[in-house]
Amino acid sequence: MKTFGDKTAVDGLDLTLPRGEILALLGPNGAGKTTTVEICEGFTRPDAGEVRVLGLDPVADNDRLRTRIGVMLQGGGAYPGAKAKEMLRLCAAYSADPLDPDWLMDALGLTEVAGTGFRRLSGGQQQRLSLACALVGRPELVFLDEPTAGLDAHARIMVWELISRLRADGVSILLTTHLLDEAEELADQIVIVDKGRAVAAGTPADLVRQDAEGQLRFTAPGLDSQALQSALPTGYRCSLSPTGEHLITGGITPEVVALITRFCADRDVLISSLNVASNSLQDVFLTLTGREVRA
Ligand SMILES: Nc1ncnc2c1ncn2[C@@H]1O[C@H](COP(=O)(O)OP(=O)(O)OP(=O)(O)O)[C@@H](O)[C@H]1O
Repeated sequence: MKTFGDKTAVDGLDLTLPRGEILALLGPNGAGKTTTVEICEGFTRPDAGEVRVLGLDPVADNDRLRTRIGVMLQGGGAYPGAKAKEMLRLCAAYSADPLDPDWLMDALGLTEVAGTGFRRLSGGQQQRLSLACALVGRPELVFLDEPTAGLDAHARIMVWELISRLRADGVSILLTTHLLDEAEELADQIVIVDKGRAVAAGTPADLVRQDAEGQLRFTAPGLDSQALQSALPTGYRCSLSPTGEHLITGGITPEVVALITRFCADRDVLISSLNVASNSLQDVFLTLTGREVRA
């Protein structure tokens, strides 16, 4: 738990990150994600509760922890005046077995700006260099607070590939993001946080299934929508869109799909298109955290 004045930023959040996995914290602005990450990094002291990171207390054992974790620092960290590659080499010098800085610069598309000073890099380049610095020491656990915020699509894919590769190498990663596709693409486990609490947790597939009221859309010219509604089991709704598409909502099972195609076949109506869509992670997220924009 962590409060700032009368504001409770983190309120009884229980997180477990198994070794070698990626845990993504998703949540609206002000949900408490950064505060949580800073508590795990040892930058912020919790008011109550117990935190163990790699078996260590992030505050009391900070010196021991620091050599084993990777943290993305803002503003160039300790070397804001250094050139890009020099800065990465300085960070690598802290590790007994660092990654090859040239390889890392290349993997993050930074080779061309190797000789440019940190302050002269673009925002996206600075962001990628901070990521490189967090990773170069081959940490066991990496904290990435919105690692792709502000990056263009190409750079984002590079970062995703690098994160996937780290995971394959056994690195554990705690990630915060606002990008639902990023969480869906990368995370083994997602925790949706709102007002400092976990409101849902699970694999991306679990979260989408938890709220699994599916939809089936199909086009069948001439079909009587009301007659179909009466043929469907209770709990299903059938409606006809202005474009002539039939929309069925409810738990879309293979039996329901078969019932609908049978219903059409019995009336000699040919279905010209049929599509089953499950809820997206975005639907689940917005349902759980509300649709209004937070301050
Ligand atoms: N140092 C601080 N002093 C006062 N209030 C703070 C401080 N740090 C965070 N807060 C408050 O705690 C709450 C949680 O903030 P936090 O930065 O952890 O949210 P977040 O989920 O990371 O948000 P965002 O997605 O906008 O980055 C917010 O209401 C914020 O205003």
